[in-house]
Amino acid sequence: MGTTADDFEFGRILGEGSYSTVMLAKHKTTQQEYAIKILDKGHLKRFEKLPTALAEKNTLVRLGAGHPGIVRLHWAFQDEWSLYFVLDLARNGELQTRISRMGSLSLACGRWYAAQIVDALGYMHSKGVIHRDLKPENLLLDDAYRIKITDFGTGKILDSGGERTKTFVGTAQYVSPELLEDSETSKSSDFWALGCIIYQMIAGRFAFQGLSEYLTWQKIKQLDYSFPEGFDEQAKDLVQKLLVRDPAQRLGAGPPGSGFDMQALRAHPFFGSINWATLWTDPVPPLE
Ligand SMILES: NC(=O)c1nn(CC2CCNCC2)c2c1CCc1cnc(N=C3C=CCC=C3)nc1-2
Repeated sequence: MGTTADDFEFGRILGEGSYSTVMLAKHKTTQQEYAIKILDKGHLKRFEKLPTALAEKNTLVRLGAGHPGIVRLHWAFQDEWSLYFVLDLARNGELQTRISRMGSLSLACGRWYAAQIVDALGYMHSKGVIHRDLKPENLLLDDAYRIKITDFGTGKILDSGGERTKTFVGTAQYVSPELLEDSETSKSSDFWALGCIIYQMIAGRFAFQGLSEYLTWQKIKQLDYSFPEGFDEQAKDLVQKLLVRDPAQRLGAGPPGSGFDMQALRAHPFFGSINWATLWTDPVPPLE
């Protein structure tokens, strides 16, 4: 008999989505703690979201145990009422919470997290997966405060061409212009979100924020943003190379048809002091 819900003691609720509840859980025999995402089958069927749930599982399976910066799926099982995805627990919650609490992160910390996101994105994209809703709420922090990208419910496995997929609109402040012009997402949509996240970690506020979602979208389409006084020059150069309207021109997008070129991102001077080989084993710089 495979793993079942009875093998776990369930704890507090970590998060709730429209079709899922994520709970803290401890495996009874190993005492290991996990985050278990529980999806109600009735709900999924009624809203025809079963394919989405299975796509998320396939995305997680494809990503496997492959990268320290991506939440790993340990088991998936079901009972009469629900689907269960047993995932890594990221004990220290959302990066968003730390940015809100600190106002903004220190440059060293912002740089470190940006490098971890770039590294994890490189792995994800190498597996033909785009996230499409990257934002600080989905960037969790593990016991050692390392980044863990989560919530692939909006992720997409690109077809064999590895280039384009149909439209999905992410969260207003991080959504890319091509998504708003109803064209197609590509790996480059994640690079746009990366630019917004780097800006936010260092500036302590959104790059694009209107008084309504519609006005935010207008600002994005018009590339209407500016840097606060004292914003690090190298970080500014990197953000300016990511917040580019044409997806193919964004740093990391690589020559057309190549899919992406993470080396171009890694080689940016902003990451000059990063040792990519020890990025996941060295301690994270102090937050303030
Ligand atoms: N949707 C998910 O897949 C998911 N949702 N959560 C909790 C959300 C709370 C709101 N912001 C986004 C994440 C998780 C996961 C994956 C797996 C996962 C692993 N660890 C945690 N840990 C948390 C610890 C403290 C507070 C919130 C989450 N959370 C999750």
